[in-house]
Amino acid sequence: MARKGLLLVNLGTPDAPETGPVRRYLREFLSDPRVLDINPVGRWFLLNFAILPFRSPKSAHAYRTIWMEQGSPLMVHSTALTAAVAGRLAGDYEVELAMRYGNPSLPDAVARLRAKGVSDFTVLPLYPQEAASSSASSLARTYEVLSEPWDVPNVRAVPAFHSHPAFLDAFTEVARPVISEARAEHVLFSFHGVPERHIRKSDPSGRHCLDSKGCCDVLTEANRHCYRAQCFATARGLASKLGLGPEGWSVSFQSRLGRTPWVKPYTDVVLPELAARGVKRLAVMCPAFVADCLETVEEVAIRGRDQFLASGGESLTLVPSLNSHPAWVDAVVRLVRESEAPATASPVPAAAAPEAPSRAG
Ligand SMILES: C=CC1=C(C)c2cc3[nH]c(cc4nc(cc5[nH]c(cc1n2)c(C)c5CCC(=O)O)C(CCC(=O)O)=C4C)c(C)c3C=C
Ligand SMILES: [Fe+2]
Ligand SMILES: [Fe+2]
Repeated sequence: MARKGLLLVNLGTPDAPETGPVRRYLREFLSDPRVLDINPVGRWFLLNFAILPFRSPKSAHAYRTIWMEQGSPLMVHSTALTAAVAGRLAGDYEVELAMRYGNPSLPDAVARLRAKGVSDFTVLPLYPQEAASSSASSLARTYEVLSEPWDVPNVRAVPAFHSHPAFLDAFTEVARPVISEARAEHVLFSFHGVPERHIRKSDPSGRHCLDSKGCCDVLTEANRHCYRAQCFATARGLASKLGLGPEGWSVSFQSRLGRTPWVKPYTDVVLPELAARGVKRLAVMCPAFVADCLETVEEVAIRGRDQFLASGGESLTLVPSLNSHPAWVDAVVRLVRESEAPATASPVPAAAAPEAPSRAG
């Protein structure tokens, strides 16, 4: 029997909160044509003369504000999740964590699985919603690495889980006590943004996404791969499970980079608007991330809170991410199990198969 391997793939994070390691990480990340989708020469100039020299020291400083004793939060939580999932799937799957950029690299993680005899791979991109710059890039690189040898193994990808009940239930379980303790009057679901151009490029019809005001308000066959529509679907699912009324929640998009338009509304525009509307106690959930990271702990819980308080709000509480919460470990195990192909007939022709003992005995 082929040995099974599970690759949990997240985005990646620098090895240390210093300018050099952050610069190396950003160079790899932003050289990806699915992230900065401009012509290669333009990308090289933009990276080397406009982005890396200024962003690397600034981001290194931001990472220092959130760095944990054991490392970057994204790495610490992803490692803990991997250990817990490996424990649950022991004897059935070998489990490895891989990062799309930085360490542990995809080639190293795949090599470790191969060394354990794995020839049947399941890949779980750790992003609830699909975006070219996250899940598609992670899958494309995984397929590339897995198909380097002469023989290509069996590979299965776990689909995006933006509306999966196990994911929504796990986040609800994490969020409910936090929202209640904070006595939050409103919950903001703040998702990582992407450039609008990326949304249009992912729309096979070329005429659906972002063409009309409510185009992402329902998830249909036509827009089922739209990142923004999947984010709204996640927010609706969580709001419903948390019992929030229509005025009790809203959606925004954070972390934009550059001057081109990104998906709206922007978190740093919505935060002062909520304060101006009279919201005093705000809870923020970031359900595009399954682990706390720079974008949740620094961008939302530090900078977002400062902005909300300066605009007249009284408290901003970040709902922690799923990290390695037991309900999330259960959900990951369920996602993997559900992705397993249904049992099929043996590929070995009956005549060539070793003789089976007769049932009648
Ligand atoms: C949730 C999935 C993510 C999508 C989609 C995504 C798109 C995207 N990101 C950038 C630029 C940056 N993102 C950065 C950090 C970062 N991004 C994600 C996830 C998605 N990004 C995560 C989990 C993290 C945190 C990593 C960590 O170490 O904690 C950064 C680096 C930090 C910084 O300097 O701000 C950049 C840059 C673009 C351009 C993009 C889509 C085109
Ligand atoms: Fe990002
Ligand atoms: Fe859309």
